[in-house]
Amino acid sequence: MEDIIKEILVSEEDIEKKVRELGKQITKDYKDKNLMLVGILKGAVIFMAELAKSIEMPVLMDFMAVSSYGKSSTSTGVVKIIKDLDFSVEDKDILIVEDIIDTGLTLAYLTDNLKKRGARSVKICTLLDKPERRKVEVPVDYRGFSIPDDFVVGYGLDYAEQYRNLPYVAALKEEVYS
Ligand SMILES: O=P(O)(O)OC[C@H]1O[C@H](OP(=O)(O)OP(=O)(O)O)[C@H](O)[C@@H]1O
Ligand code: HPA
Repeated sequence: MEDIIKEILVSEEDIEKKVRELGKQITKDYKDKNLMLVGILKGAVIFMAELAKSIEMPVLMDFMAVSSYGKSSTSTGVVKIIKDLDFSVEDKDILIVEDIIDTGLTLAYLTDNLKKRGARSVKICTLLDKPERRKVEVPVDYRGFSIPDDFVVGYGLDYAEQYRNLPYVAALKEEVYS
């Protein structure tokens, strides 16, 4: 595995600590609300599972899948729903859970889409943020870590569907994806 990794950007220990902090904050902020976590497949699965365990109140959990980057490491800007929610968002306080915000195109579309369907509120929680890559502004309500503009894998994030199961976040060597 080491042969493809340039550098570990966020250690397993730092992620675990941050996830617990985020869970505590979300528990406080959503005390009297009707919280529904919406995880964006597939990248958010590991973060969503760990985050949900740190939220000390009842939550609904649902998932969406949207069009992806495929094997390329750059965004096309096209967002299409491939798998929709099972639950209605009406009168729910939605917290979208993402592994990473890059251009912001996915979340700009999803936030707007869920608001139009009648969600009471829509907020965003992302493990990673790459602010240098932003094309559209999106309000990030809960952020784990800001990272530089490196292609990263691990903790849910893939390169060509591999490396999602690494317990840390690492930058890939450029020769792997260029
Ligand atoms: O801010 P953006 O530029 O829109 O990029 C962020 C999106 O890209 C990644 O998903 P990806 O399409 O790689 O799918 P995956 O989660 O199945 O790996 C990530 O999980 C976000 O959904
Ligand atoms: O750096 C990344 N790695 C994996 N998937 C991604 N989707 C957006 N940025 C990334």
